[in-house]
Amino acid sequence: MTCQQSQNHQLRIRNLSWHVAGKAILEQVSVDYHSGELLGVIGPNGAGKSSLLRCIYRYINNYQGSIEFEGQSLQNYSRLQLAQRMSVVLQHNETNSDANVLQWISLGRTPFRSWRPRIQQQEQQILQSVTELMQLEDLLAQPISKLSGGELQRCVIARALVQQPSLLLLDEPTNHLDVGHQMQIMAAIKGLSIGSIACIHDLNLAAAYCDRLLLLNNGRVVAMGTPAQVLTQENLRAVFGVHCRVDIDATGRLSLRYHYPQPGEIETLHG
Ligand SMILES: Nc1ncnc2c1ncn2[C@@H]1O[C@H](COP(=O)(O)OP(=O)(O)OP(=O)(O)O)[C@@H](O)[C@H]1O
Repeated sequence: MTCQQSQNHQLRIRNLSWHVAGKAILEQVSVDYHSGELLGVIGPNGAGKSSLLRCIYRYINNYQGSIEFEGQSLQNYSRLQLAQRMSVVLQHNETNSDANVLQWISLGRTPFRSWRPRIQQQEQQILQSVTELMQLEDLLAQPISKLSGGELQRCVIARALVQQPSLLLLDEPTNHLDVGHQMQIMAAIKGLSIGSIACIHDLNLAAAYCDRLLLLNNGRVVAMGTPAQVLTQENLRAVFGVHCRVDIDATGRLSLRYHYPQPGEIETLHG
């Protein structure tokens, strides 16, 4: 999906601050999120990435500032209305359910459940296309509790997709995935007809798939823009304390080549 250049702001965040026990976890964060784009949220551990997502899916409510979603304040949505528009993939997923993969993924349809046959048929089609997209066809009869970490992660994303949200929020969607599945998942997310906001640690993966990046540090926005605008040597050194070369090929694709410090070099890098 390409970033729509219109002023179609699905999400408008203004001066969002969230403080806990006097500590600023998020401070004056303002973001315009365009409908349909894949926005990567990057930043070091503790930067506030998950907290930002939690405010958007209303797990955190006691923030200052405003969040507008599809033209109205987030606070005006009922839980059910929100569940019908937004779905969330969290960082840590464990399940001890007795359900098999198909049964478990179909739980994503809960906000829309109906026993009318026509709707049930539509559900079957949604489930089939999502399980194909996530390459889960061979696992559908397996107990969900017996899957590997990576297989479970693909199921978690599938369950979020069968919810057919207009906005998908993902906290580290490629956790536990091997390099091939990381690429497959990111390509699948980018290919969706809906927009997504994803916290991502792997900066090369973020550069390869995201339309825009939001770089946070200490709860504040450091930069927001295209991968080339955000992933500069200066930003990477200042925020992550790493040295790297930023290469941009003829097609405009950006890749980072890190200098991996050896014992004794760490202090020099942060100096
Ligand atoms: N409920 C809470 N109470 C107190 N402090 C919190 C709470 N939630 C988050 N924090 C703190 O806020 C900071 C940001 O946490 P957050 O999980 O948003 O960071 P993150 O950028 O997602 O980090 P990571 O990359 O490690 O997942 C951390 O210092 C964390 O300890």
